[in-house]
Amino acid sequence: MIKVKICGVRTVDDALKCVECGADAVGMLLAPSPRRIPIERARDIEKSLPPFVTSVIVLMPATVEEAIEAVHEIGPDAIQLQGDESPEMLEEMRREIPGVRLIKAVHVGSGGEVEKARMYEGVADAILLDTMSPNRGGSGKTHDWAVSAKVVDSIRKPVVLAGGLRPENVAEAVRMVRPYAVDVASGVESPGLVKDVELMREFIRNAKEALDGR
Ligand SMILES: O=C(O)c1ccccc1NCC(=O)[C@H](O)[C@H](O)COP(=O)(O)O
Repeated sequence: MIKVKICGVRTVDDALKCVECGADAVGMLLAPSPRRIPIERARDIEKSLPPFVTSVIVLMPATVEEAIEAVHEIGPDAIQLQGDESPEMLEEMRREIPGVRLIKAVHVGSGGEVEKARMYEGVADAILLDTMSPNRGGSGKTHDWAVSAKVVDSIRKPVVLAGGLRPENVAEAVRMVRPYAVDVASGVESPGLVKDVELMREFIRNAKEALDGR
């Protein structure tokens, strides 16, 4: 069954709401974003999660050391790399922080997405396809899902679909792209960047039931 990651979680309270609604993974922003939180808060959120819910920190590290430090301070299950990290940086992270899963974001909208995803196929545990935007994420905008579907068909790693997903469009996106997982930030928030229980329940239900009977 498709997995759901809720990203941009800013408080322990919101993290527990995600768990209650059935999220498989919770993402915390340490990269520049209105959803960015301090390291200490990310550690508290990580510690609040029960077994079998994956903690993910989202980074755009300038150096491998920056990523290693964040991992040592927070203890996440996975790192999502949302910037211009090279395959060599990911290789070094694999050596230095073994056991921490690496999710590499590839932005859709600038061309060459299949080639970019292939570049990271050997060093990332999953590829996340997000919409190209000035902030590199959290845009609330969808992209051309035909491109994402092509990436899914072209690589042998799990693909996470992100970018502008909402309760109303997630089922269609899943049916068209057939990703391993979907990821959402703004589409399940009420004003103030607070995660909304009703929107999360609807989003998770629609994502997980999208392929029923197909
Ligand atoms: O969410 C952000 O504010 C953000 C900013 C900069 C880099 C990454 C960011 N989010 C990472 C995610 O995994 C989001 O869920 C993804 O970008 C989709 O966001 P949205 O379009 O709002 O659902």
